[in-house]
Amino acid sequence: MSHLDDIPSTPGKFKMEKSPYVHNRLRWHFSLAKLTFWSFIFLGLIVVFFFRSPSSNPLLQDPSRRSLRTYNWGGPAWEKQVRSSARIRSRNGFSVLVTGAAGFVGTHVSAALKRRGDGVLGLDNFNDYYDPSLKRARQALLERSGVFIVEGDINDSVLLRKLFEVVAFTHVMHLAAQAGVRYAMENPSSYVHSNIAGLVSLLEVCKSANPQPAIVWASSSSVYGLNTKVPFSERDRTDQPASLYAATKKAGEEIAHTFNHIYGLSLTGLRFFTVYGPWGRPDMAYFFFTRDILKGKSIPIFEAANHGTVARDFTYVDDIVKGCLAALDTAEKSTGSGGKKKGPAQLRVYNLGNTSPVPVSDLVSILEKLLKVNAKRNIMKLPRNGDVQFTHANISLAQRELGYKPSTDLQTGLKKFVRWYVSYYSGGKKAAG
Ligand SMILES: O=C(O)[C@H]1O[C@H](OP(=O)(O)OP(=O)(O)OC[C@H]2O[C@@H](n3ccc(=O)[nH]c3=O)[C@H](O)[C@@H]2O)[C@H](O)[C@@H](O)[C@H]1O
Repeated sequence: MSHLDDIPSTPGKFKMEKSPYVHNRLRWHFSLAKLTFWSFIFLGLIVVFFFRSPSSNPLLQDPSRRSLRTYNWGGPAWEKQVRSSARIRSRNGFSVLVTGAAGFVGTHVSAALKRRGDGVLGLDNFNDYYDPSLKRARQALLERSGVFIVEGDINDSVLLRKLFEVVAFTHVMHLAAQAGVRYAMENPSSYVHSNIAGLVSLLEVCKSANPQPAIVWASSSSVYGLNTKVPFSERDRTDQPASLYAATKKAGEEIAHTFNHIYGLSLTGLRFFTVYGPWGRPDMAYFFFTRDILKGKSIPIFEAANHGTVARDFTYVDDIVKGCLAALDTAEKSTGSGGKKKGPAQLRVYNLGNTSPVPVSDLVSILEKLLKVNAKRNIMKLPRNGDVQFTHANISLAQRELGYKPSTDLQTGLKKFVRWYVSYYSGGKKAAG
């Protein structure tokens, strides 16, 4: 007989002694209440643990989703700051939204625009791809010159639409991106998130804005990939990317073409060649070589097969800034409005390099002299993780159309970088990890 058979279908039919029944029922109710109470406590603890624990919160677990965390923005005081930062203070000045403003190039470009009287509003998600305290220090620097950085992600279209509601930006300088060639193997989705989804989200908002802004954005020398014809010209093939980073930048160029074609957005892509300088990125070789040489740690120097030289067309950040400003100055207006194309619009791509590649081992020699410390060189085979052997820009197009003329050689530029590095990290800041 199953225990279910014990339960009366019509309870009244049973004649039971009163007191034990009442007593049992009370006890049963009391236990049920206790059980319910403790179940709630237990469930509550699970919920608290889930949201607090970094290892179980999917938002914190997946680094590509770090930037989806919520930010505080909005309100009259915030809007006032946005408006004031974007206010044009010179005749014929621009009102520019700079994405990635707390980044390396973003900080330099924002400061330069502000200096000449343009209105500048920054946007940055302050992710932790590298030491966020360096981004905060750059933010503090910009704040002192009147540039406000909104904290938020380019994938947040509600925020982007709000920014365009508050300010009629004439230009967007789009520098927010997931950078770094080798990190793409560690965290591929962060590249898709920022360099593809983020770009589309931004262009979607730009195309619907009225007036539509002109957009200048950072592509990369890495789009030349396995191309062996040097120097790299904008006419050369870019269909052999060697890293996912390069592939997402190349995809960006195609996406730019689409938005230009369908919506009449004015778009200029700038292929930066290994940009370096003060306030640089700690994930780049010149930066962490400096840190490790000073610490007495050995540095891995890549060489190609058969002791082949690995070289880069290192470009100083001030030269890049001049190229960015020239691209903004020569950008024609977008032709569409409210999501509708009215006529053909400008679509451009330029190399911004230095036109003089330097072997990585020479970069190390320059650093040794500047730091007055011998490096512990660890010569290694160029890993197959996205690095290419050689980059060299042909800049004649940028020279002709933007008046771009780089003027800083590696020796001079590194001297300025080292001076900044030593003063920044001796001012109580720990060397970037
Ligand atoms: O132009 C670009 O579009 C890209 O430039 C930059 O990439 P890269 O040119 O690869 O710079 P970076 O890592 O500083 O390596 C410099 C050199 O040191 C060599 N290198 C590197 C690491 C190492 O441990 N050892 C080494 O020899 C290495 O082989 C290379 O020859 C940006 O990071 C990237 O975001 C993108 O903007």
